[in-house]
Amino acid sequence: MATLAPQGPAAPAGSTCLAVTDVHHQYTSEPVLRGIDLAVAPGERVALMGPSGCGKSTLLLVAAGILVPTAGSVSVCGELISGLGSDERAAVRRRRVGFVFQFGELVAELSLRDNVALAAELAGAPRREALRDADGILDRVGLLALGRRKPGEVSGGQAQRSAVARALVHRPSLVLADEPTGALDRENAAAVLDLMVELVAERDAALLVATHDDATADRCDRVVGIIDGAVDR
Ligand SMILES: Nc1ncnc2c1ncn2[C@@H]1O[C@H](COP(=O)(O)OP(=O)(O)OP(=O)(O)O)[C@@H](O)[C@H]1O
Repeated sequence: MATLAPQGPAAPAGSTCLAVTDVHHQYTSEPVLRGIDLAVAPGERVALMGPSGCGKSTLLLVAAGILVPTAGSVSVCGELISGLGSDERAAVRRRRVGFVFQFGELVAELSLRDNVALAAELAGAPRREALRDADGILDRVGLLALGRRKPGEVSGGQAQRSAVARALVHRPSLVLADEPTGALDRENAAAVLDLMVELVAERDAALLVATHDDATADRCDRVVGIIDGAVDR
């Protein structure tokens, strides 16, 4: 467990950027999430930690509206997404949420620039503005010169920096990250973590990050432990 970030599942006072209330989920007959309550305040950084298979990725997918929980509710920026259909959930997600996956999950056929611009366009920016914003954030993560390359033509660290740029380009209120440095060596992991935390702070986003890495948890305001699909109290 991290040493610097305080522990605790308690919901912070004030408005919430993400509110997960009594969420249950199961893919099969086996319960995976068992009554999760979690609130993340605007601008707050929260680390989700717990053993492999405890449900961290599932909780992030539920928070993003990619999965609909079997029971319970999820609100993002005050919008109750768990009650919406898939198109409406996608619309909220594209506007409000950025997602960093462990293995980047960039679109292989598109250049880094187009990957990043696509996220801005899906959030509503016209093409010209999306490209301008993509160039701006690629410059910020040190990749402007490589913008025309495809994900398969750059290093793992560069691809993950692009994935961070893609998650932040549209200035989301909430960034969800699933072991964003888990596939990188120590040096690249530190660089990606620094960029992600800096960009999240610069853009006043909240961050919910699933991690096994103490260095990541130490950059958060609070750690929420998950054990066997429930918050560790
Ligand atoms: N699509 C799926 N279908 C069936 N079971 C699944 C599916 N996805 C995940 N699970 C199961 O749900 C449980 C929780 O998985 P999840 O990926 O959320 O855990 P995790 O805490 O993120 O693990 P890790 O730290 O290893 O990434 C596991 O038992 C897993 O096998």
